[in-house]
Amino acid sequence: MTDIVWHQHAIDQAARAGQKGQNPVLLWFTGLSGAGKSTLAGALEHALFAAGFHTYLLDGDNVRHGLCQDLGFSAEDRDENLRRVGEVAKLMVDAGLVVLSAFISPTREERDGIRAKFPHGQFIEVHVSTPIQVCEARDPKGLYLKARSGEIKDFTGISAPYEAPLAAELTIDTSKGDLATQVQALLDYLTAIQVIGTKTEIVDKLTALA
Ligand SMILES: Nc1ncnc2c1ncn2[C@@H]1O[C@H](COP(=O)(O)OS(=O)(=O)O)[C@@H](OP(=O)(O)O)[C@H]1O
Ligand SMILES: Nc1ncnc2c1ncn2[C@@H]1O[C@H](COP(=O)(O)OP(=O)(O)O)[C@@H](O)[C@H]1O
Repeated sequence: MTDIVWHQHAIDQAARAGQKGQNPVLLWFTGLSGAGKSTLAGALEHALFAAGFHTYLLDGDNVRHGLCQDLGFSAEDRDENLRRVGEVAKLMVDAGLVVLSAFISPTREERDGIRAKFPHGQFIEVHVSTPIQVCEARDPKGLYLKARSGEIKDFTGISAPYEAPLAAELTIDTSKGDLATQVQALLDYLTAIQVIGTKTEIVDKLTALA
């Protein structure tokens, strides 16, 4: 029979991250509906996952149908939506994961509140700064049309505010350049801050994928 050794101390973030061979971070994508948050965060997650990173992407699809299904789009409900997402992301980072999130997150106060939960350097704000005219022209779900007609109330950028970040770590306008170049800019940033780069084989794989 295997001896079970009982340790009094909790397993900490460094131990969990070390077991996975990575530095955990939260990449927080913010921007208007249709700006390209989900597309960019999804493409980056695929690149990281394929290279062997342990990742998780939080977005409206997996959060607003479960954890936050009781919430709508009033300012109070968005605050609560993002507070819960921030707490979940904190637990996931604590578990040693590279976490990505894609929410409009319209106010600086909400985003800065989440940033404050993390040590310096572990919260990376990515402003997806695609102009509203481009987002409205894309209108993939027809929501801007409904917002303009008044069918949807409190729509970000039309009838509810969006406060652009003042000092995001990265700013990407998806109306310029292509997706591969934008993902490469994110990978370059992660390399520069040493989230990527502890294992040369991972760097080689990412270079091959780019
Ligand atoms: N009133 C209103 N305003 C803005 N967006 C609305 C609204 N109603 C529904 N939707 C759809 O919900 C998505 C935004 O949800 P989020 O959880 O990202 O928003 S928030 O951070 O809590 O503001 C957003 O998804 P994305 O288009 O992917 O950003 C919309 O499709
Ligand atoms: N990097 C990109 N380059 C060009 N078009 C993009 C890019 N990302 C997204 N799009 C277009 O914008 C639309 C909205 O993208 P999406 O990722 O769903 O935005 P968000 O999650 O911010 O609402 C997509 O359907 C696609 O047509």
